[in-house]
Amino acid sequence: MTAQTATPLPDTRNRLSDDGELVTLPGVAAPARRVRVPLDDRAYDILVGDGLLPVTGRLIRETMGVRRAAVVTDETVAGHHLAVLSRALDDAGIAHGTIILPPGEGTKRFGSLETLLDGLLASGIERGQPVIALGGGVVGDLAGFAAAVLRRGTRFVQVPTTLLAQVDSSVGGKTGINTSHGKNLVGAFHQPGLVVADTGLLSTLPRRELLAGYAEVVKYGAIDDAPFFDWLERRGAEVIAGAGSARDQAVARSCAAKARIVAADETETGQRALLNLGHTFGHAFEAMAGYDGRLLHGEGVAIGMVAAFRLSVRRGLCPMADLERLTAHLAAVGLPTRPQDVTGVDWTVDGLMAPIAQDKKAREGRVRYILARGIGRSFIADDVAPAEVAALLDDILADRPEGPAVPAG
Ligand SMILES: NC(=O)c1ccc[n+]([C@@H]2O[C@H](COP(=O)([O-])OP(=O)(O)OC[C@H]3O[C@@H](n4cnc5c(N)ncnc54)[C@H](O)[C@@H]3O)[C@@H](O)[C@H]2O)c1
Ligand SMILES: O=C(O)C(=O)C[C@@H](O)[C@H](O)[C@H](O)COP(=O)(O)O
Ligand SMILES: [Zn+2]
Repeated sequence: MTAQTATPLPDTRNRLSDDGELVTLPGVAAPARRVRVPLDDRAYDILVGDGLLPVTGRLIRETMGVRRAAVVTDETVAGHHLAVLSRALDDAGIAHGTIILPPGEGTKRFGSLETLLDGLLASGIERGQPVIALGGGVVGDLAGFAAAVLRRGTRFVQVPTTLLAQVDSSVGGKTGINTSHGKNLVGAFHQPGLVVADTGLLSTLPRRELLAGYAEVVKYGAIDDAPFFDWLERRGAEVIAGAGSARDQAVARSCAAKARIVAADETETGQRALLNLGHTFGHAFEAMAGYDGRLLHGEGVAIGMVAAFRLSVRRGLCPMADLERLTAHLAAVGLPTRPQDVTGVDWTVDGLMAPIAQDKKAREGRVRYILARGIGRSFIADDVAPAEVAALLDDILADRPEGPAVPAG
């Protein structure tokens, strides 16, 4: 890997500045972007660019010095991209077996974990030989958790194949599975040793999945990066279409944002909770919808961010204009913004309050929420009462528009 010597492009209105260091990789036509996650002895690189999969074996070999690995993927991804990864590993002299799981959120459960761990143990993979997760967030979260507990901790590599996984789930080391009590309630922090995000792989991703990933991109703007949100309002259509360099820039910018927050608070004792904007509500919507494809994670996050901003507005914290701007942008690209946009689920306030009560951010029985003083001005609130949330959800489910704000206190 060598640093590119070409003069960097000047910063313009349409170019993001914090979008990774440009690097030239042998065998890859266009320069890639490199984002470092600085975590002491667990530090690693995220490589973002078109055409990285064919050289992923060499990247793993150079970074980790291994000759053996186990690939975990799902049936859909295997059909599109496994052969290229397999050849890349062969070319790099990395012997490997492959475990292929069914696709979809339903796979992130205890039964699949057991099957996967059995398969990995049967393969004889050692602690120092990486589990390679080739897929979206489901494969990444499940394989990462399996690696975390296999032989009390086995190395692992993320090769994310969805927009969501490239901008979010492959970075930061949150791994885990869902249970009947809610999302990601069993898991571990376990950092990958390398993330290789080949943005060319997104050409086979269905549009609905792309949009779901885009919701997490918007999240970074809404948390603490108003200029990025502005840029997405102008260039979001290009990010989704994969036109020009906008998508690679958005992926690298998102990874840089996440890397910065994770480096400051790896295990979510404080500020990392900001990455949960929209998730306390979103996870509840997902749990109630039943993880069966009616509501994708990113769609739940889009609806959840609107709910969090709406709660902020009614507390007198956030201008109505910012709620409207967030809602308008999500809707403009085709994301749902209300639970009613999801068909076939009988939403109830009680049905949503139960998974909310299980939220991992709770302290001393009180659930914490990520609220906002505006776009790019999110913060952690400890003083939200369950009755306030239930009233909000009641209004949302009844489609009652937001009225004048009542300041909290
Ligand atoms: N660990 C984290 O920090 C983190 C962050 C965000 C989300 N998540 C988790 O990620 C999961 C959602 O991930 P996701 O949205 O990637 O869903 P996913 O993994 O289910 O992938 C979406 C679908 O797209 C298919 N697919 C994947 N790549 C493809 C490609 N290149 N071409 C064609 N089809 C492809 C998959 O087979 C699947 O059917 C949720 O469980 C969520 O909780 C975790
Ligand atoms: O990495 C984080 O931290 C996040 O919160 C990122 C989220 O997008 C992601 O969905 C994560 O899995 C949610 O974490 P959880 O702790 O609420 O389960
Ligand atoms: Zn998420």
